[in-house]
Amino acid sequence: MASVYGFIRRNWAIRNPPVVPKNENALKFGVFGAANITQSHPDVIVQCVAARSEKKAQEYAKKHGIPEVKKSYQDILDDPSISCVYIPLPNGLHYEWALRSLAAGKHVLLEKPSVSNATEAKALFFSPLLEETSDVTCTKLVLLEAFHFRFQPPWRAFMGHVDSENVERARATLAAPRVMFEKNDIRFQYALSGGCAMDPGTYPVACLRQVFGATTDTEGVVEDREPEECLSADLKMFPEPEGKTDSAFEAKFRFPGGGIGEVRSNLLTGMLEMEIPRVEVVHRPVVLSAEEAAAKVGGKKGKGKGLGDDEELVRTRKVVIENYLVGAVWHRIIVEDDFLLRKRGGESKEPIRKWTNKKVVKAYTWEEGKVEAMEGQPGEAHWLTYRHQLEQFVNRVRGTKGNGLWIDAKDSVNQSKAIDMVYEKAGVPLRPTSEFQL
Ligand SMILES: NC(=O)C1=CN([C@@H]2O[C@H](COP(=O)(O)OP(=O)(O)OC[C@H]3O[C@@H](n4cnc5c(N)ncnc54)[C@H](OP(=O)(O)O)[C@@H]3O)[C@@H](O)[C@H]2O)C=CC1
Ligand SMILES: O=C1OC[C@@H](O)[C@H](O)[C@H]1O
Repeated sequence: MASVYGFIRRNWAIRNPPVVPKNENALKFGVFGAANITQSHPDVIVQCVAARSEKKAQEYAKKHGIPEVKKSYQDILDDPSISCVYIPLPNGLHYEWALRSLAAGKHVLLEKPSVSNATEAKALFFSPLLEETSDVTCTKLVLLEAFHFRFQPPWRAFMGHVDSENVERARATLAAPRVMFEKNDIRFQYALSGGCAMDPGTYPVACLRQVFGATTDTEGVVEDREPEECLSADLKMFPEPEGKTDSAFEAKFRFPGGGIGEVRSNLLTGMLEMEIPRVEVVHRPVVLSAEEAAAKVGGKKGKGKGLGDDEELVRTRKVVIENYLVGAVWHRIIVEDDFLLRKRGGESKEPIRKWTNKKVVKAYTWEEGKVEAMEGQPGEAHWLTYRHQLEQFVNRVRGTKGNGLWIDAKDSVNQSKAIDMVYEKAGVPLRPTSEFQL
């Protein structure tokens, strides 16, 4: 019952977020196009918007309480009081407008996927413009690919149960409902860098990269376990004239150490076929250390008989997260450990005892999810992924420490490379590279 009450209370607050008083000198954001952005950060004011149609921009500004309407995207960039821009344009325009924005000295929150392909990603994320400083905030320019789901407690709690080095196989999915899109949606257009692998499909690919230990989120990157090869890519294509655009796909990657990751995504899912965004991770059997084993079977310090000198405890873990995309609405993390107590000496030895422990974890807040090193970090149960992401974006822009979660240049370039691998394997052209030059 308590969880039903929690669900209602949280979702009510998500739909009716508290109005937060703004800080003096809050960062002023400009938005390109009539898109949604959360206004719930005390240090963020959405100051202006521009759309191709001024009328549309006026209506949008009125609806969202945005004080100014600019005549064009460029007018936003020409306003020296604007320090940050949010770019939710079609994918094919991200490269140009992100570069223009950085050149105008703005910090950039850039919608996913960052750009059309890895060539653009390298040029953008390693642009010398990122060495420049904002005149308003006096901090180095910030560019973030808006993979919002990675900033929320449920994702981090899930990752806390994943042992990247020992992942044997993983499967990630995201289905987008067909009813969400108009007939000529930007996602269906090759010229705008549309496609399933460029839209909902970017998420499960990003999930797999995280699970297998690709570029880490936290400061002090440890190791990059990026996909080595795309083993298979089955794409379903739109009919002509959009025959180069995928409407659904399934792909399989091999990661360092031989782990296999599979993704499945569909842009045109019927309502009856809809499924919850999900990641499932199966680990290799791992022999636990003496301390870890003692925590399970007792021993000198714990209850129970303990581990004999000639025994070892093997754990095979499966972890699942359901609704990794917007966990604040609802999510579930299932951790299932199969234990095998056996004589030392490996698989050939007879099992002494076998059992399974299963638990369901919730992480609406850092504390509830017991997310390591995050206790006391800002966050409310009703904060959407976007709000968590904005928190860290603002920290970077302000030059304040934050909780360490981030998506850096190398990470975004590698994400683009992984998407390119899918198209290359399928024998489909990569999304077109922009001809824009500053
Ligand atoms: N983080 C998230 O949860 C989500 C992220 N996205 C990402 O945001 C981006 C935009 O997606 P979405 O908001 O659904 O797209 P929409 O088609 O709803 O919006 C695209 C925006 O770009 C402007 N635009 C500028 N040039 C063009 C053009 N040539 N054709 C079409 N539109 C143009 C539009 O017009 P105007 O200037 O007239 O306003 C509009 O505001 C994508 O990169 C997508 O992947 C999308 C949905 C959710
Ligand atoms: O970012 C997104 O999130 C959800 C998807 O269904 C959508 O197509 C995409 O743009």
